[in-house]
Amino acid sequence: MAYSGFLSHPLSFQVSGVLSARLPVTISTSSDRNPNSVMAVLEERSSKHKVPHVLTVAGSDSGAGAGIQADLKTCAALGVYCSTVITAITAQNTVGVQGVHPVPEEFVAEQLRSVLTDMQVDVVKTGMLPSIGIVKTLCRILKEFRVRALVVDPVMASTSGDVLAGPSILAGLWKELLPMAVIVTPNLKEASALLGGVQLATVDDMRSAAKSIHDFGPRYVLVKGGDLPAPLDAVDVFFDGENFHELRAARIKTRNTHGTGCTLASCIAAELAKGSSMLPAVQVAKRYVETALDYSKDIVIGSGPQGPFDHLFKLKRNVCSSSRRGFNPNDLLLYAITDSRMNKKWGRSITDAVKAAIEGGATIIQLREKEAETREFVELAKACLEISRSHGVLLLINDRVDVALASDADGVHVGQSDMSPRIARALLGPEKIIGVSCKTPEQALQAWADGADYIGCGGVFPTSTKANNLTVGLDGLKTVCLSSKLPVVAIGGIGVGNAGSVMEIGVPNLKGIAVVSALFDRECVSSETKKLHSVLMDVLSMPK
Ligand SMILES: Nc1ncnc2c1ncn2[C@@H]1O[C@H](COP(=O)(O)OP(=O)(O)O)[C@@H](O)[C@H]1O
Ligand SMILES: Cc1ncc(COP(=O)(O)O)c(N)n1
Ligand SMILES: [Mg+2]
Repeated sequence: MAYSGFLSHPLSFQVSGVLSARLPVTISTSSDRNPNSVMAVLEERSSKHKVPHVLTVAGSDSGAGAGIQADLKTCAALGVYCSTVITAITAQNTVGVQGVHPVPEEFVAEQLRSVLTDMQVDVVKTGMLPSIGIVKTLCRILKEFRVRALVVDPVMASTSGDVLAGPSILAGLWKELLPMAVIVTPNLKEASALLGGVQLATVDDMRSAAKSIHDFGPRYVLVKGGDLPAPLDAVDVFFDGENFHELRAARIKTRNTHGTGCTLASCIAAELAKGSSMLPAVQVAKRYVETALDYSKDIVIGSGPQGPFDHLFKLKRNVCSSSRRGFNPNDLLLYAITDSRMNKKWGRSITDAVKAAIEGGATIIQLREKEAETREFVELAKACLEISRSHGVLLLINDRVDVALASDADGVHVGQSDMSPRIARALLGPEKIIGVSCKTPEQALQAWADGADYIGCGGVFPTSTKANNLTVGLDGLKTVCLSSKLPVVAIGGIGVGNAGSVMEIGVPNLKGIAVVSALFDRECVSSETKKLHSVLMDVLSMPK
């Protein structure tokens, strides 16, 4: 029977038909309550703002590659809330498992009740269950609560071969847990253990194993082939009771595979919690593991044979990050904005232009490339970042949040009709710099409320770079500065001749000037930058 769409009618599902293929489960419905009661109001409110929620019942891995820690990272990466019931604490690293300390059954029960009586859990995912007592406790309590699905990863041993749960739990899996599961995800060794020790070495063996394990009662079975001998593809066999699907991925050559099984199962749980049906959930999970392994194949954490991988695709950014630093408002002093037309006219590449500006004293760079195709823009940004970072200068991207993300630039500068700074902040994260162009005090306040780091104010004077641009003049600049809670850089028609008059308006949060033509529509970028730099230095050294 096809099981797809079991989550597509979240309010009409039969718990006994979802959580358990075979066993009845206690149901507490809200429909038998008074619709005006506090509970009913709270339930209605929470259903409107319901966040998909996975509860993982698993062991802690001190090395944080597998277990509870992998589950938390996976759910976070997939936008699903994850609560945690810890069944055992393990002392574990990239070498192996040095110790296992099971949590007493009663305390596993207490954790389960704490979460399940308070929070609306959609999917329960199980990992390491170190004793038969814990398996039985879990099954007993699960039957008392309403959850949509149970994903069972029948963890028995770590990849290093250390025992995490002995054969004594098998009876509990066979008789109680598997019949309640919507899916069970054994690796080759676990599938073999579940079937009393049969040898599994080929994809055909995995198919027969999936069929036999299905007889224990789970709605679906996924036999994982991560341990098939290299160089075979990483093939997993999915069985829905009638049909088989082979999920095939290229085998990534890496030592960083610790936690793949936990990650795959919690990703399936997360996708189910979001409302996916089963096969698409498994496909997303498979792709997630493959992509994360590929991204993390070269990272080095620990000295043993089994490294963790990066669930959040962020760790590599900070490898060798010695040249990175945070934003300081004084960085705005001499703000150079590139212009491909001008640089082309003078026969130089953007990278040469950026290098010359930095050597002349530019304190921050913004790449403003209106004509570049996206791929070219990303490559250009990466090349310029190499130069700017080696000089300790920050580099921002004009308008294009996607290019900033792809190149890992230091931030973006957006205009009033570009992406809202609030959305840009959500995409870029807290450490990236966001600047916003503002002409009025209202816009300046809004930029601050939206989480920007600085504002650009102008055009102060008329300029050829932006046709028909409304100018604010020195008075307008002063008004905006006085009302801005953020540091300000002045822009528009500024050069060696008038930079002094701009900086002398006497407002402390005016931190610098931004220039395009005054640097790049000139024959020698570095000497123009030097001239401008010395004008600014003269102003800064004047008594206030
Ligand atoms: N080197 C690899 N390259 C690509 N996928 C892999 C690799 N190793 C494991 N996988 C995948 O990771 C998932 C977890 O499988 P596996 O490692 O067999 O489980 P476990 O961690 O429980 O032993 C499966 O989808 C498997 O195909
Ligand atoms: C606490 C704990 N749980 C599970 C695993 C399995 O790890 P893998 O996902 O690599 O099979 C582990 N090593 N430790
Ligand atoms: Mg493994």
